[in-house]
Amino acid sequence: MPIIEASGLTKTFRRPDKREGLGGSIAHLFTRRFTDHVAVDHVDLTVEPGEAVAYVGPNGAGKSTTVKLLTGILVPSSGEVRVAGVVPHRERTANARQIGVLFGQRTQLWWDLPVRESLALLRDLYDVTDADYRARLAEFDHILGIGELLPVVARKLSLGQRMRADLAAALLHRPRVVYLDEPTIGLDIAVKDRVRAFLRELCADGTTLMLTTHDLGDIEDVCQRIVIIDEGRIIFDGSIAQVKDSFARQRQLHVDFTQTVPRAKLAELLPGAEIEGDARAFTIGFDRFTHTAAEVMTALLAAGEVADFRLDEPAIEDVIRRVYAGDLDLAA
Ligand SMILES: Nc1ncnc2c1ncn2[C@@H]1O[C@H](COP(=O)(O)OP(=O)(O)OP(=O)(O)O)[C@@H](O)[C@H]1O
Repeated sequence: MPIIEASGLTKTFRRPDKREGLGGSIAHLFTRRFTDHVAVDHVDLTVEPGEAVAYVGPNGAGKSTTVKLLTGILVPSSGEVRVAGVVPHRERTANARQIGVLFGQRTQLWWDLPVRESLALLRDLYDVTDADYRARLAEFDHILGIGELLPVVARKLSLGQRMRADLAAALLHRPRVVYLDEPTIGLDIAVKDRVRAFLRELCADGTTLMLTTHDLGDIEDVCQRIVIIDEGRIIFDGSIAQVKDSFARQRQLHVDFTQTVPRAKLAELLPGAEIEGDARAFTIGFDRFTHTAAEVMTALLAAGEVADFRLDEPAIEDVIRRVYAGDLDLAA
């Protein structure tokens, strides 16, 4: 049974139309005009327990608004939403017990308190038993190394330290669904890796994750599924492999021969392929719908003795960038 269910979820914001300058402001007082802006437009989304979903899209696409609707911060203009059996904006307390939220740019730690005190307050707020609290602190220390951060006042933490402490704060009550907004922003590579490994473990234990991120490493490392939103509408919902398959037809094969091979010979064997390089080293760009990698390899073996080769998979980053830029036809 899905843990997140949204159907026809829509949020419209009413924005004042103000003309420029003082005159415009005064005129607005007398004749108020507004334009409705649909930030989230009939979103249908179901997420199963234990799934890690990347929710991505360009700036202003509607990611944060969707998460605010799912967390109950905003009330939908229309449509239905249910998370772990509750309607988030109606049953706020029940909802808060089931979800954890981490906003990379903001903290939920009390700024002037040592981390330990913030966590103790959250323990009391969520009725976490002492035994569970101790066990979770030990786990967070093991994976996120937060032991050394416990006596430190939140405002004195570095960004990476704060993010680790914030993750502990968001997960202390073992929420079933965790929303993460840019969870690794500003972290160095080593800490990023730790955080991503931790998120993978959470999922393996059945926690559902929804990540809004611009960091494509987070997506590839943590998520199996990617939902792309643009102008409030979901334009793709599928596996990461599917995105690559649907939108990234171009493959590149790098090959080294043991002896010189004429480029013309390769061109003859692989009509339509883009061939760069000369003598022994070549890069062959091909459309995987025109040639399979096996066909390309067979042609290369016919051209000469292959010393080494490497097939480059399209990076999800390039694929999404091209989707945003409108270069890739989503209907294809
Ligand atoms: N409170 C609000 N009042 C009016 N318009 C809003 C409000 N919140 C968001 N919007 C508008 O709704 C649209 C979607 O915004 P949202 O913050 O959901 O985008 P986003 O995908 O999270 O973008 P970003 O990547 O920049 O955070 C934008 O056009 C934004 O200006």
